[in-house]
Amino acid sequence: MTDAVRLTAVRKVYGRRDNEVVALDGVTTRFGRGTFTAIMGPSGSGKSTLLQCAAGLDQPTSGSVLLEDHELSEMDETELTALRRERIGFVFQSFNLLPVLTVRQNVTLPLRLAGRRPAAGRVSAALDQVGLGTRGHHRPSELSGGQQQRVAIARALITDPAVIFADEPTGALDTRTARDILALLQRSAQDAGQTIVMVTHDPVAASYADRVLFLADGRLAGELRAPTAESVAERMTRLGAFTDERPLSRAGTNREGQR
Ligand SMILES: Nc1ncnc2c1ncn2[C@@H]1O[C@H](COP(=O)(O)OP(=O)(O)OP(=O)(O)O)[C@@H](O)[C@H]1O
Repeated sequence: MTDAVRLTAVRKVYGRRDNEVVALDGVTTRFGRGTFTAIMGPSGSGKSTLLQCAAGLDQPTSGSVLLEDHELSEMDETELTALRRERIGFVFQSFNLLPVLTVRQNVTLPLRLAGRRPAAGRVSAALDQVGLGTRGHHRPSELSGGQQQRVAIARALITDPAVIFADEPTGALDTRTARDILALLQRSAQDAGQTIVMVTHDPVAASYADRVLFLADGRLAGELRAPTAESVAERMTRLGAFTDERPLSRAGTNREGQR
């Protein structure tokens, strides 16, 4: 299997001397094309930093990030901006849609920013793919949270990116809507061959992925293939992640929601 993204010995140190924080401490991993990976770990374990470095939003202190055949450390900011626009899709917890634009305009924005015109039918196909074929002329404020996240996913898919990075994509959604969004991401990987990397705190969300990578103190702390919510929650408990009440209660209330 070819890789969409490959990280080799990625190290990220924030701050200097006395207040150095080692956020990533030599992470080596790969994300194969068409795979759906969840990244989990206790708070502060380096999940966001890993996502930022893999997406070219932050520079590792050392190590290599290869996105398709682009070595990110060798690219300048202009090249990185173009690469992010063309080859990477982003989905955030807070949707990040532009309120003054219609659904269709939001979805085509990455192409327009890249100076490309959407091919005929491409936008409608992307909206159909996320189940919003009839809502193209609405504004985001006229849609539910789950529908807004579907627009964000259509926007991420529109450039046919090498990889979609999703940061807590279901964090602002109720359990049922969250499941629909996760199933949509899962189908995008399984049926359409889209590569997806998702940071989450939620074992149920992680159970939709093909593989879960665990981080602890900036290092890989194992992985699970064909995860279930129970196996993920058990691994997270062993990593000492569920010592504050929020993830524990979410894992507990969602437990019946696993596949
Ligand atoms: N800009 C920064 N400056 C200094 N330290 C930082 C910065 N960003 C992150 N860190 C530190 O790096 C470590 C890893 O942070 P990161 O946000 O990647 O963790 P995380 O696993 O995503 O956490 P959470 O689950 O709480 O969002 C933490 O100790 C954090 O305080």
